[in-house]
Amino acid sequence: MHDGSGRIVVQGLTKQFGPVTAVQNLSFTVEPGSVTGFLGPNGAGKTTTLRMLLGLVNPTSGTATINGRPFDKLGNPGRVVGAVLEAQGFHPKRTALNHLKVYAAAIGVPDQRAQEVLQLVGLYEAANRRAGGFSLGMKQRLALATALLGDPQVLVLDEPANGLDPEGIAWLRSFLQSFARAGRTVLISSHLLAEVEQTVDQVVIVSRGQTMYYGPLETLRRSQQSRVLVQPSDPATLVRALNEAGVHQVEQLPDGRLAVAGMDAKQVADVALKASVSVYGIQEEQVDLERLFFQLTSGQYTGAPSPYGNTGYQGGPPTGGYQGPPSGPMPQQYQQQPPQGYPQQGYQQPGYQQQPPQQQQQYPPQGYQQPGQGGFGGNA
Ligand SMILES: Nc1ncnc2c1ncn2[C@@H]1O[C@H](COP(=O)(O)OP(=O)(O)OP(=O)(O)O)[C@@H](O)[C@H]1O
Repeated sequence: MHDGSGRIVVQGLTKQFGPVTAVQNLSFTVEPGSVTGFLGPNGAGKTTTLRMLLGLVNPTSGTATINGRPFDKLGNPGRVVGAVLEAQGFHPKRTALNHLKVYAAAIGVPDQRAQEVLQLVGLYEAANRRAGGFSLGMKQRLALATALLGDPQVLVLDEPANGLDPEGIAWLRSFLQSFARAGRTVLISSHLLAEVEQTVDQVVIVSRGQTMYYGPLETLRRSQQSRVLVQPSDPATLVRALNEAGVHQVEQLPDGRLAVAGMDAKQVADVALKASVSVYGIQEEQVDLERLFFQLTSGQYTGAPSPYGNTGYQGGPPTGGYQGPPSGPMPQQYQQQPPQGYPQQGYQQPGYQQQPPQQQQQYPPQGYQQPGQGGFGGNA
């Protein structure tokens, strides 16, 4: 079942629902051994793309393949790709274990595998509880367990962090990264970059069905020109002095600071000193990915006006296909807080126990059978 590469290739994918273009000429590749985040705001076309990848919706044009084949040509697809599109649809009166046994039978794996996957997702203690009483986070874990039944090479998860508390998100991150490190492929969608930033190696950012950026997160981060944020006693005089020194990319921020591109902090301080302007604070700007994500996907968010004021970002959305990240300075006003550490007792559902840390860090865990080790039989 793992004879394929595990690579996901989306090429020129388009889906038209009547007048609505849900996905427009989307192309990207997800390599095995990595976690790829598929990011975009609500309505950007993520779910439609995943549904096309999983053979649930026919593309208007273009192709989506796994192991070089469309989903419906995978033979026993449940053994190649595990997918979660929504963590619902469990029979409320069926226990977690029984639910998994039903699905195990459907794809031809032994009952014993149901217990293994419950262990894998940290739901073992809840095996005999009815799914109807599960929290959203527990349902997410049960859905993931279902996806893992066939010991798949590829995992495709739509908004898997939805409903998970910070501890659950940390657990999911650890799990997916170890899954990928075992040479498997992970594609996860989210409408929140912050939710997956610590998890993913590369991102595909979509807006209105089009690719806005596709590549490593680190490249996106590095693409941003760094700026110096300075708090001067006399901004107008400092702006003039900077202009005279040949620096014209200076932006006045709403908080009174100046954001200066093209000089380092020491050079800006020297110019201020020569112009007899006092400096009350000076620092290099940190690149704020979340802010960049909002800008890349702007136009789809229709909520309240931005509290961040004018950002100075001038790179409009690229048109069609991969255009690389936009250039342009970013302000430092929005500080994203990544989840702090890995609290081990955070999840307090009755009868529900977190796996011990060492099990969270390894995929597969001890006793877990690799394909070809007498597991569940072969697959085309
Ligand atoms: N079956 C359908 N019929 C008509 N329009 C649809 C259908 N499915 C999706 N759409 C439209 O296609 C666009 C993309 O929707 P999609 O659900 O793929 O976005 P998404 O990025 O997954 O959003 P969300 O994060 O809210 O789930 C939306 O405008 C949506 O209304």
